[in-house]
Amino acid sequence: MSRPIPRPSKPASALLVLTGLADREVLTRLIVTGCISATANLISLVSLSAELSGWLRGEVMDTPFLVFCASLIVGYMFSKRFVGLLLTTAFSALADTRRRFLRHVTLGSHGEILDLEAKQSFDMANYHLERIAALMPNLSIAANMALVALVAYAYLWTLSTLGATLLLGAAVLVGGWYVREAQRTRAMLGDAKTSELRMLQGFSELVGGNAEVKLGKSRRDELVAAVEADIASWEALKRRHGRSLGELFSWIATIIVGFSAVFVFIFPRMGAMSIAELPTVTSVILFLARPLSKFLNAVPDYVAAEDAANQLTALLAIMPAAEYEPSRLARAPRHFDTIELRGVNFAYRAGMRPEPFMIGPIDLTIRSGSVVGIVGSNGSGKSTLLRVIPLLFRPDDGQILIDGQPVETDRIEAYRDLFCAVFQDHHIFTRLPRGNGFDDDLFREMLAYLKIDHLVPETGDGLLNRDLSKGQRRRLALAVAVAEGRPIIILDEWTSDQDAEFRTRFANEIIGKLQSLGRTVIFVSHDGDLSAICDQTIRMVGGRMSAPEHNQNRQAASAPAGIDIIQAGPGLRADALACLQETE
Ligand SMILES: Nc1ncnc2c1ncn2[C@@H]1O[C@H](COP(=O)(O)OP(=O)(O)OP(=O)(O)O)[C@@H](O)[C@H]1O
Repeated sequence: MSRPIPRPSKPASALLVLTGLADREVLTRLIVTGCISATANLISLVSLSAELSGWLRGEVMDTPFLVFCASLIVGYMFSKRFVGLLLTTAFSALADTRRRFLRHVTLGSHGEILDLEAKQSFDMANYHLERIAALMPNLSIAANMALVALVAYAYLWTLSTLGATLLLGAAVLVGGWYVREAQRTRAMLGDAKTSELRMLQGFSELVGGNAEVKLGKSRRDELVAAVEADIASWEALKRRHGRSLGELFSWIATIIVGFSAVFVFIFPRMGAMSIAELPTVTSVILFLARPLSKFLNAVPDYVAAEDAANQLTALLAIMPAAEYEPSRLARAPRHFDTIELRGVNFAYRAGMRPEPFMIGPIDLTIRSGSVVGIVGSNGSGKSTLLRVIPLLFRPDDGQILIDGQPVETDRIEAYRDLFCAVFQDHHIFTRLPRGNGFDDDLFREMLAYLKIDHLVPETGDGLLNRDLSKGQRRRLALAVAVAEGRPIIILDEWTSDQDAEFRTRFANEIIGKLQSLGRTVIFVSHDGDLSAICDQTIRMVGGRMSAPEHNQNRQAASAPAGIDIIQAGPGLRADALACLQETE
């Protein structure tokens, strides 16, 4: 008989889970530490109020001053430990979430990362995480205060059952009201956040498209009006939220003072409490006021943190799973003669377009040391193919083989390590990839060859995208790619931002230089006839490729097939080298 599958229970609080506080062991330690701190606080209160009532009765009590001092010190130490434990647990768990982002970004599928980037999901996730981190100190103090209030309340119960019952009634009343208000303000905060996000989006359009916005008044007016509307709605909601919170806190303060007055003025007259008991009970109530108000003040913060935790949990759920486990990677082959694409199809996932674009079937053989040119009109799928070849986009059908062996998931990282690329939207990193096998001499040589050596600091580090022109950026990216020493270089419309000199040099010299360094070159171009510089030319039309055009004459001039990668790339990364050598 099959047993029913237990349904996963939804955790009561996303915040507790995200901050690592749902862990039973941590919770137990927190409760024990908190209770010791609260009890020590209570002992100092009891000794203080006993001494006080003794003085009022004209008796000097024999309350040991040492007990008071010792409990005060113990209370201080355990409060500190409680808050410290809560914060260190929460911040470590939040840092682990950041490490999780890192893992998703590095090991998740490239396509999914691009989708998330387009939706700014990583920015949003970091934003929510930062909100939680900012609220944690207040919340941890409030949690400690809640325990102190709880123990003090238990003491009040022993002093005046009527008073404690009345206080409980008042707390339930205020608490209910508070929860209702918190729910209302939560909705308000949600609306304010939506306006805030729209406003941030508007700002980034105004900054990102600043040149266009400055030139076009009507577009600027439209964008500015939209941002202004969001600022106004954010302002109105925040003000309403602030006002209702202010009202609530004033009411709570009034209720606490009014409640103390009932004890002082009414109870002794009713005979519900003796004059002798009055100072003790009043001091407990006054003592309770501080932790209670601290606790209540933190409720909106808790609501905001819980909201951020829910949003962050939802974003974590859509983060891409790891494509492979790095520790289980098999080794790549030492040499490659050919890379083959057999019956490869790839389709983008459904997005805004009614029909997602697809390429394929692609059948293609790339020989080591050869030059492959890809041509075609805009939107024909050239750049998509350039990302499929190194398996950045993984085919839906078909296979990619290296020397006749399919590249399975466990070899994907080593396979990708054969490639470096200058894509159209390439990124200039602020640091050079100096880790393994980066050839500094070749880098400087390439910079001089590409006429940008005077623009790049000796260290090569610290450049940002804006420090160079578009064409110079592409030249720098090419110099870095060559110095990295990987055997295959992918170039996507490298000449599109180049001047006449470099357009000519690309065809006449640069491709030849890369080949003389033993590199296989795969490039996309819109420039006319590539037959003179390519061993094979592929034409893309609406995602399909025409039969490759081979240039036999050129083939004879190119580097021999089956070139040894280790000789081919002067600065081949040491880790790839190690992988490659091991499988020899
Ligand atoms: N991330 C994406 N999600 C969905 N569709 C995409 C994505 N990127 C590109 N496409 C679609 O794929 C098609 C091919 O794009 P691709 O960039 O490969 O064309 P291309 O031949 O390189 O064009 P161009 O010469 O303009 O650079 C386009 O119609 C585009 O809309």
